[in-house]
Amino acid sequence: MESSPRSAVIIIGAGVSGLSAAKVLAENGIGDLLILEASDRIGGRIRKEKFGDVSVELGAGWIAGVGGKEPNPVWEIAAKLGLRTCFSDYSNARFNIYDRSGKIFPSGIAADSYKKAVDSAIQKLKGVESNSVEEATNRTDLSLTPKTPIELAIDFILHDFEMAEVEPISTYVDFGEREFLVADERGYEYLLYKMAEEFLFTSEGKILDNRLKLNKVVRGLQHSRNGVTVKTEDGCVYEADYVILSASIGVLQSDLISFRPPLPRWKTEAIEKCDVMVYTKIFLKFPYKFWPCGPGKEFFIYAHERRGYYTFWQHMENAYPGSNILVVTLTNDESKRVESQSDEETLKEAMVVLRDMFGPEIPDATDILVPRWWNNRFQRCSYSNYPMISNNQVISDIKAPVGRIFFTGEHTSERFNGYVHGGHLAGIDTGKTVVEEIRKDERQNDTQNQSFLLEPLLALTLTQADAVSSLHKCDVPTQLYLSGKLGIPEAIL
Ligand SMILES: Cc1cc2nc3c(=O)[nH]c(=O)nc-3n(C[C@H](O)[C@H](O)[C@H](O)COP(=O)(O)OP(=O)(O)OC[C@H]3O[C@@H](n4cnc5c(N)ncnc54)[C@H](O)[C@@H]3O)c2cc1C
Repeated sequence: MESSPRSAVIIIGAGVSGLSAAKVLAENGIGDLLILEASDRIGGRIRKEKFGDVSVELGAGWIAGVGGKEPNPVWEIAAKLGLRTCFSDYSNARFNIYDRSGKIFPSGIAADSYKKAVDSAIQKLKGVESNSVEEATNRTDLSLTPKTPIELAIDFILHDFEMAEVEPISTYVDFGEREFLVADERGYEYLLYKMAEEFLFTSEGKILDNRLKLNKVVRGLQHSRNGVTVKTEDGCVYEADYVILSASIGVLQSDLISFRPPLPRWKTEAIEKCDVMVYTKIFLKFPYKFWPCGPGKEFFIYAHERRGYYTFWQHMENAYPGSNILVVTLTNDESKRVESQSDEETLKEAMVVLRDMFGPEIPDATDILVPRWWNNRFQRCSYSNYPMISNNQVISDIKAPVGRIFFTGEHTSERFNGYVHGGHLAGIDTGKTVVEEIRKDERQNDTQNQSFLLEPLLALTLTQADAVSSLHKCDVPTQLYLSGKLGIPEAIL
């Protein structure tokens, strides 16, 4: 059984937030930290995989929030590292809406429908009455009459809102609204390896085992005023003064980690109130490309009566020319449905959809990749999804510490939940808070030591000479006392 010395801080999870917190601690001289990661890698929801001849991003793919007044720190790190990216504007998708017979909506109508649908959907999501949207979205006779373009567009918008993290738009403007797709063989995760290299890896690139332990699934946290005991699935026990827990909101809602004493009610209620979003990118490889390319054609939409049914498509020609890869994104129920079936079934469904759009003669896909974020017990979601007009109290309760356990992760970011930069900033914030706590403890210990030393002094009425000689016996530099730093009353000295 492994037993490690007590750490100042244990960080649970090596995603962007956990690593950002660790970096802050290390930079502030708290070297006595240990990261326990459940999986066999660092990165969490930032993950690349080889597919065909290129690297595809199973999790985060875009650096979002770029081009505004304030620099997005993730964009800055990416630029410094020379991470290859390409501008990607999915709002163009509204001009490329295919119906089931492969007809593309005339762009004028599609654009007009889109605008109306966005306005109405925003009204609806804000809780403002909007009869036309109510009518359109609550229709029950779908099988009888086909949906009109406006109804299909509304479906798309609602799907789009779910996909793009429903976040108050006003908080988004600081960093800007441009989005860049990571198109680098080293993957988005390269950013994390570089961020962690100074404190997690040796100069030969080997993991520092006293700092990071992989395949350590934390199952129990026992906490008291004095510290936290962390138990892992393989029976190991670790002790720390503080814990930073960066597991996703989906994990917090599951029973993977138990707390003793249990988390207070305000905390569990806040955790339950946060919706989780499941978002799945399915990658399909083809022998050649049969879809339109060129400006404004990167994204296209399949308008189907069933909302979210293989709706949102993207080709990867801009990122990797000649890769012949299409990506289709699914959300929530559709994601869960697809995760639970075989990849062969998913491939068949996707091919029917593509043949609706592009005709029967298109070639079969030669390969498929279906990530499973929902069924991954270390994730149980793609990201947090607070309601449009979110209750700040919920977010601050999710973030608030319980005793010596501090919570971090994208879901604790008030301004950028759901994003990589949200996770990064949350980690920095939590790291700084824990550094402050440690400093407070140090000051308190100093004061306690001081009163421990002072007690005998105060009990006896000493002359200055006696006091000094008594201090010498305690092995404390007399200088410190005489300079008054520890607050010995003048009268004694
Ligand atoms: C499909 C998808 C697409 C996305 N697209 C974008 C995008 O384009 N742009 C963008 O900005 N963001 C995007 N995101 C969101 C972004 O990936 C996340 O917001 C961010 O990576 C979350 O980082 P984190 O550190 O909070 O959590 P995570 O990355 O999940 O890190 C938490 C870590 O904790 C570990 N862990 C969990 N439980 C335990 C346990 N019991 N014991 C030990 N370790 C544990 C996990 O294995 C994980 O490594 C996307 C996410 C997904 C899934």
